[in-house]
Amino acid sequence: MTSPVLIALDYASEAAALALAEQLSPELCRLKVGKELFTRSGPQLVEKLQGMGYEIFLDLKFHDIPNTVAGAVRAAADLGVWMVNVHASGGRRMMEAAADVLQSYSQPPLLIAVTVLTSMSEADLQELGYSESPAQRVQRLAALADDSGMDGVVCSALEAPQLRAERREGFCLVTPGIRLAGDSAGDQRRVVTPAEALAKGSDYLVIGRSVTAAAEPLKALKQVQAEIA
Ligand SMILES: O=c1ccn([C@@H]2O[C@H](COP(=O)(O)O)[C@@H](O)[C@H]2O)c(=O)[nH]1
Repeated sequence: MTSPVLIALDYASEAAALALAEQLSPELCRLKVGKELFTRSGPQLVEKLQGMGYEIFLDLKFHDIPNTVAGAVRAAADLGVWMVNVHASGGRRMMEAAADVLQSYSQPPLLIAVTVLTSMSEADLQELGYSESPAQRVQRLAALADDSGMDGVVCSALEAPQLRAERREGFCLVTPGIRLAGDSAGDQRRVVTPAEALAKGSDYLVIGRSVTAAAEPLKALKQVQAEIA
C-alpha cells in the first residue's frame, strides 16, 4: 500500500460508510473514521473496515488530561488502527503519556498531533486570544509535538514547506483541507489541491467531501490519484 490518500468517512450511518468502502479499494486509499461515525457505529465498524483490508486512521483527536488520553490511545492501539491522533494543545505531558503507552506494542499505530485545525483562519485564532498567525502556531505546536514523541502532525499543506525544513526526516505531515480545483471549500479555511499538497511536502492527504460528496466517488478518487501520480 503506497497511496498517500486517506478518505474521510464522515457519514451518519454504518451502511453509508460500508457502501463507500465497497466502491473504493484498499489499494487506492486508507480510510479515516472520525467522531460522527465512531460515535454512531463504534469499534465494530472499524473492525469491519479492517476485515475488508483497509488500514484505518482513527481521527478522534483526543484532548484531555494525560491519564485519560493515554487510556484512549491504548484502546485505539488495541483496536489495531494504523493511525490515531491527539491535540497538541493538550500539552507536553499529555502527548508524552500518549507516546509512553505505545512503547509496549510491537506494531503501534502512528501517533499524530493536531496543530491548528484547517477550518481556522487568523481571525479565528485572534478571537481565541492567540496573537500568532496559523503558520506560527503550527510551527510552535509541531516543535512541541516532535519533542514530545509524536510521529507527526496534522496541519494544512500550506504549512508543510516550513515544517519539512525544520522538523526531522520522517516526521509525518498529515494534511486535511484538500480540495479538487473548483470544489467548494465549505467550512475549511486553509485549502490546497492534492497536487499542490504533495508538492509542498505532505505525506498524507485527508480527503472528505471532494470524494464522498462527488456524484461518482470512485471517479473522483481516481481523479485525485491521476493528479498526484
Ligand atoms: O485540521 C483538521 C483536522 C481534521 N480534519 C478532518 O478531515 C476531514 C476533512 O473533510 P473535508 O470534507 O475534506 O473537508 C474531516 O473529517 C475533518 O474532521 C480537518 O478537516 N482539519
